Amino acid sequence: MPKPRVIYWFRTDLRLHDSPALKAALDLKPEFLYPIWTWDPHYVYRARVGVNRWQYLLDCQTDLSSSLSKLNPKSKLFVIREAPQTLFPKLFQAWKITHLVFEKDTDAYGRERDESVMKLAKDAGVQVVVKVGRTLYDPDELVKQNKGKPTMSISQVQAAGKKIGGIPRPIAAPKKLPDPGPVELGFEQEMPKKEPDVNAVQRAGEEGSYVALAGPKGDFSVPTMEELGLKEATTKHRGGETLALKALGEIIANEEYTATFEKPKTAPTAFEPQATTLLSPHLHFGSLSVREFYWRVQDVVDSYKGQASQPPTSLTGQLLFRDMYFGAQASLGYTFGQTFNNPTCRFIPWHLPSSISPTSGLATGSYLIDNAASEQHFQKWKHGMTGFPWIDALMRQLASEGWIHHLGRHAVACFLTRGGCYIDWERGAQVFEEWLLDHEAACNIGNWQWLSCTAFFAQFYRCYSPVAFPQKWDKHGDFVRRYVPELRGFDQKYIYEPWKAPVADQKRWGCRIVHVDGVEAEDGTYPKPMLDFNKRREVCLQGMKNAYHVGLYGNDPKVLDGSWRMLFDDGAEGPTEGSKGPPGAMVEHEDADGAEERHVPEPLSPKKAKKESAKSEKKAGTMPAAVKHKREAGQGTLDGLVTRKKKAKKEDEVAPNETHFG
Ligand SMILES: Cc1cc2nc3c(=O)[nH]c(=O)nc-3n(C[C@H](O)[C@H](O)[C@H](O)COP(=O)(O)OP(=O)(O)OC[C@H]3O[C@@H](n4cnc5c(N)ncnc54)[C@H](O)[C@@H]3O)c2cc1C
Repeated sequence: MPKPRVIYWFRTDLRLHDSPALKAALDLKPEFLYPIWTWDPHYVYRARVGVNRWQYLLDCQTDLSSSLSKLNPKSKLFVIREAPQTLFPKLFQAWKITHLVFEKDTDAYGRERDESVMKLAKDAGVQVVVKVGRTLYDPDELVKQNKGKPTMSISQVQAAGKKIGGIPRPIAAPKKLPDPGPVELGFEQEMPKKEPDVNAVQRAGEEGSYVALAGPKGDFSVPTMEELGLKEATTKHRGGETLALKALGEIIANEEYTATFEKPKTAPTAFEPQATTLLSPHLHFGSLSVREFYWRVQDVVDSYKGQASQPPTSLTGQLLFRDMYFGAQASLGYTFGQTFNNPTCRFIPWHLPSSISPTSGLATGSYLIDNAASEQHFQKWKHGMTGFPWIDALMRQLASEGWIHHLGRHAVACFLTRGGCYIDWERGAQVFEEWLLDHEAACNIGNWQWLSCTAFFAQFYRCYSPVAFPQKWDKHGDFVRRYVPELRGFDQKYIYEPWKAPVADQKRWGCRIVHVDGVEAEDGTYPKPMLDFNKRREVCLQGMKNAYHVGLYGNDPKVLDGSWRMLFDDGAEGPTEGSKGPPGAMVEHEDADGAEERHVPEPLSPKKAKKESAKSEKKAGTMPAAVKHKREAGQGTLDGLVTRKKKAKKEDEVAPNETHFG
């Protein structure tokens, strides 16, 4: 019997340690082992990837390639520049492949891609081996053990996990590697479709991903940023398995920190060093195994003499949150990433709603500008020019470094959605998708739903103040001074509210607080706040109460056919927040034929939706829905809402451990 010729396809697992899939490939005792990476146009043109994440990916690939070569000087990471869906049939033939091995990917696109590659392999008589290694539990197994439902809470993950069994211990990295076989390709490269290209903004030069199958030098090497035409990265955070294991080692060496870690007690304002592990980008690229992380921490906890922290606030608890979002995504696929047709996501008539394709029923990536002021708010939020130093510092940290602390993410996400701008969470998730180093579709989408109180979390009356919240952690405002250097000279009394500083002091401290129209301010100035936060908080709160009362979920027929609008606008007093302006994108979707083509999951019955809404309102301590919904004069209009005297509960009253560990 000829020995197997194996392709090991690296994707979400840029490491050698604890890789069940790599072990499975080596267990085949191959004659040849080809470690490859396919340069997939989906990520080059269709998924939003900022320069910092590109750099991080190249770091991981370079480090991995050098580790492979250390085990076998003839081996390395062979980067092949073509879409996997067109490349594999040719590659199977050219290299006489018998087996294809890879780590399981449950992301919506990853699943679709792998299904087509597995079919191509079957047609070519190539055996496929797939192993779980990206999460603590197989997300599909989690769903299965959660009665076939998405995992929406940590306790569901824990219960389903118990049924699955223990989390396996990590596997050691291999000590040697088989040779790769001959690497002649001898076939034509199929060029990908470049349009639409959402990443054009990331490039300064000519995009050179597909100059040749084996790269410009024909040696399958990892591309450089210049070769890809990308602008220079700005982050100080660098990727690769070597750095990941070093960082984990340093964390584990600090026994007290590891064993007593409590997420709500970590400061979002800490930088250099940050207060949490910053291992998320390593987990995203698989340069760190999540089981390695879990067990190294658990071993410290088990041997710790003092009082160790417990999930959900402990370090292992954080990893369970990660699995929870993977379980939610695995069950819903693409629909998880949007409100439209999503049975677990509450429908809120946000501003700037996503456009939906009438044929696929999926968000197109563009959105409807239903309100010019909201678009202005969104741009100012994105570019760190809101006039609220705490929000701006965080958004600038995100843009330049690609990482912000979890509670910082809470603050900016709450501000954009239910606690300030009333803008669709999908807009914020897109910005995070572009800029985060650790962008993980499941975690990003899930956390945005959590923060916007559309799924996972419902206490919408708890809202973050951009002034009081950071003050608790950083009175002097060092974090703001670092990321909003215009305000460096301000007295700490005004650091979170610079517009309140006397003009003479502003001049003395070298920065005037002025009205700024766009997203750029003149030197020596910083914007006035773009909105009255206290008023907007009240507007948002009323909008949320109303939406919760109406109680629609994304898959409600009224959301699908656009008639939701009737429920948010009673005609007599005018529309409520979020339902003004021209018909939203979701209304444009209304199309009977398209609806028939789509698979529409069972919507919640009106009775169940009402019960759910009443339950969350009871929890939230709001008025009974029937009373609340009765419109008092002017209550339905924006102005009416603003002038109502009822005071919103202030965010700074939130006990951190009640809400922040998510
Ligand atoms: C709006 C929003 C968007 C987010 N987007 C992402 C994302 O795209 N990718 C991502 O990995 N995390 C995301 N998170 C979750 C969380 O903020 C980051 O995982 C965390 O801040 C990463 O820093 P760390 O590695 O220091 O975390 P630590 O506190 O040290 O936690 C250890 C690990 O646990 C996991 N983890 C911790 N908190 C969460 C959480 N709430 N959800 C899921 N996993 C968690 C991460 O893998 C993290 O590396 C998001 C949170 C919010 C509020």
